[in-house]
Amino acid sequence: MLDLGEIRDKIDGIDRQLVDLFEERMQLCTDVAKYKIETGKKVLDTDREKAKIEAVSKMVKDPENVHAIDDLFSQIMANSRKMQYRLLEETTQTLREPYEAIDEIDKKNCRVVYQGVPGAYSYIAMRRFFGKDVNNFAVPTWRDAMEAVKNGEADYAVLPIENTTAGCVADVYDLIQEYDNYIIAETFVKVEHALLGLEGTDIDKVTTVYSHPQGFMQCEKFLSRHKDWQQISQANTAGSAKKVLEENDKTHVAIASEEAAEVYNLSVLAKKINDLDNNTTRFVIVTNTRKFVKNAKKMSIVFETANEPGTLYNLLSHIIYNGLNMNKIESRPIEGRPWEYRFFIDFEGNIDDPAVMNALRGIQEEAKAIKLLGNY
Ligand SMILES: C=C(O[C@@H]1C=C(C(=O)O)C=C[C@H]1O)C(=O)O
Repeated sequence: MLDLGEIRDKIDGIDRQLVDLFEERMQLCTDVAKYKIETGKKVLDTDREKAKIEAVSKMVKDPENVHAIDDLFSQIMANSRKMQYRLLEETTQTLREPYEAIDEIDKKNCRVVYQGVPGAYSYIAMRRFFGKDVNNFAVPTWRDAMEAVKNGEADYAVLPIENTTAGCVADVYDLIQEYDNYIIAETFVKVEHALLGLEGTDIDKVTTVYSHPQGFMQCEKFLSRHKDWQQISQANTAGSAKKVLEENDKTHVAIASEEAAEVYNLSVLAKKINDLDNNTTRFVIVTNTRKFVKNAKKMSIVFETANEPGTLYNLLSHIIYNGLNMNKIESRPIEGRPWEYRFFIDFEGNIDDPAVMNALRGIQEEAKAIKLLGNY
């Protein structure tokens, strides 16, 4: 029988040689990097890499090994590029565009825009983040909010970006990509619906309930105990509270936030009537300049890739290689280019961290297009 220890000794000897040769190769690649720094030549040379893969594939004796050798050399060259990007970033050839580092957002002296009406969840997010006395105004659409920030009518906009049960707010993702506005902060609001009515409403005498369709869906269990109530959909939950106030009819109630009761002078007839206890919406705060808080911990970027095998894998490898923790990926179709996608990525890190700089550099060099959406 073969001796496992003996075989492993032989493997160890080969690995020693592989490591020595790898290091020798990397040393030569640093010389290539120096040449590129001097001449301004791009790090990635796809023609050279293709030729290299073809050449090493031909050197393989056992056809069974061709695929593994291709894969191995792709990885070796990817690592060589990552090392070169680091060297380039360390020299004066950084690709980072300037930005303003601020200690914190001046929440007192600013004007904030949100989409919707007072009492809606964006309004709640805004007041919780900026304080109840914040100077603010509402607009009908998310695009209007982006425009207001772009034009400087507002310093900040508050926009819902994702919900723990419903997923991403696709339109907001697309707008953030389209506009040159930047994410400067995020805030979370737990969706907690209440049953609202005029003061003195007797639940047993209710005939009609107003809410947004999502509001009805999220309170199914509660509503199943009131099957005789007619459910009438409204454009938003806060609007249904307003309707109850205007109709001044004690048989009509609304499903909306407790804040909406405050805004529209209604009584809270039942609290937390939503089925799920952990339904939370994440909001982003955007502004029109590249301004980030100094202790920012999360990066948001968006990039486009060519629709070729392995491109997404290669781009994400820059995040993994630099030891950064990715927390989210979202893909959105690119308008006018059927079946091509943009990828929105969130990962932990600060723009001043060399690991983040190197990851961004790598993606910038190898993606079709990349945009930094914010560091917050
Ligand atoms: C080392 C170089 O840079 C990159 C890495 C390569 C490699 O490791 O062999 C090949 C081509 C380039 O994408 C080079 O241009 O030769």
